[in-house]
Amino acid sequence: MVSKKIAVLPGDGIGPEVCRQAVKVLEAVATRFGHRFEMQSYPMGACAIDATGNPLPDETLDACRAADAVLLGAIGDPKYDNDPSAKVRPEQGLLRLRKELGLFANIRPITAYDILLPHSPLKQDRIQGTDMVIFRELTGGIYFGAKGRTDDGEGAYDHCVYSRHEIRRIAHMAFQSAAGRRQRLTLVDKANVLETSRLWREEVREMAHQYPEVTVDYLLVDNAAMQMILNPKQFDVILTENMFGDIISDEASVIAGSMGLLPSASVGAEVALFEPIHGSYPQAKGKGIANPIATILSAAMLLEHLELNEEAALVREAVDEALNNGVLTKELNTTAPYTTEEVGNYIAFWIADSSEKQWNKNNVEIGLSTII
Ligand SMILES: NC(=O)c1ccc[n+]([C@@H]2O[C@H](COP(=O)([O-])OP(=O)(O)OC[C@H]3O[C@@H](n4cnc5c(N)ncnc54)[C@H](O)[C@@H]3O)[C@@H](O)[C@H]2O)c1
Ligand SMILES: CC(C)[C@H](C(=O)O)[C@@H](O)C(=O)O
Ligand SMILES: [Mg+2]
Repeated sequence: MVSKKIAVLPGDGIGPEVCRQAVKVLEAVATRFGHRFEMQSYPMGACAIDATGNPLPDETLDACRAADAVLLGAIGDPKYDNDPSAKVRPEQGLLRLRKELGLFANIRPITAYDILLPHSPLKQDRIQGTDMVIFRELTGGIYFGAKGRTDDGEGAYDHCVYSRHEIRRIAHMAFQSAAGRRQRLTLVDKANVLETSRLWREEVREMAHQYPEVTVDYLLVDNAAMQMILNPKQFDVILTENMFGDIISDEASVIAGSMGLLPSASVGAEVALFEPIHGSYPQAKGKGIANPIATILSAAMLLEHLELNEEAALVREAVDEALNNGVLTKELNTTAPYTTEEVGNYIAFWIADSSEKQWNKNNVEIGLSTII
């Protein structure tokens, strides 16, 4: 029996809906294994601006610092997306949180599930067997460099800066991950143009001597974007800077079949944070069509981080069960779609009592009454 404190930041748009399902799944895990997960929600993003004027209130940051792990839904609102002049923005809350917690490595695994191959617009033989992980640097680069407008108001700038230290700490993680996988590391950069990319190459090339079992490739990001679609199976571990990682991971979701499937872990010096790679998908808010699996798999990564490996494996098994039985939201099941809540209920139900396979849409309320 373990007792853990998990700070939950549901955020905006579909964030609260998908987060609710992941919390339910964690409750099912706690019930099944006799653990105690103390889960409390805090505002971050547009909802926090509405409530306090601040996208990351002190109370939220303090609660994250005091927690064993953080679970995040998504933030962002069209009100701000459509107003480039807004000075206070939901995304500032997320960026500041990453910086304050020292979350310098964002780990994004991408898997092509056999059962979902027909749902990808890409040819099945190209994507079958894809299994890669992107290590995206998360607290440096162009996201965090000096930004502003020129004095004459006619221009704007975003500086991209990286230090050797910032590169080395995430590169070590990526090398270690590659060593334990298929021993292949690809550095994605733009070294033909950017000085920061040349520093990345210099450091990674030097570090490669410490990991002789790992084969290192260097790929320019424009080519990488094409290779991702052309032959994704060639990738094992991808290491890249903040903005390139943001872009190629959304692209990679096409291989899996939906943005609603891709989880992530943000790790670093302090407490770790777990979040789907997708955003607040405002068009879907309240419609029950958002896929909660990316957030549920983020909860599985959270359990692994807490060294609750058996528990995480059961969550993954339950997700596989949902995939194999077509218990999926409408972007993946167009004929008889399930709602966000039904997918969450199915997975939680399976975890709470996987010997009981009698779940169906009608009995779920009864079956789950003990855990939701
Ligand atoms: N980490 C985060 O909180 C995060 C990440 C990305 C974007 N955002 C914010 O989200 C807002 C919307 O951005 P966007 O529309 O560019 O990206 P988005 O990820 O919210 O949605 C892009 C598309 O992906 C698909 N999608 C996303 N989540 C899905 C899910 N759970 N199930 C099924 N399909 C899903 C939909 O087709 C959607 O149109 C913006 O304000 C942006 O800043 C936040
Ligand atoms: C919302 C935005 C700041 C964020 C990012 O660019 O890092 C998002 O796209 C992500 O992938 O988590
Ligand atoms: Mg993104």
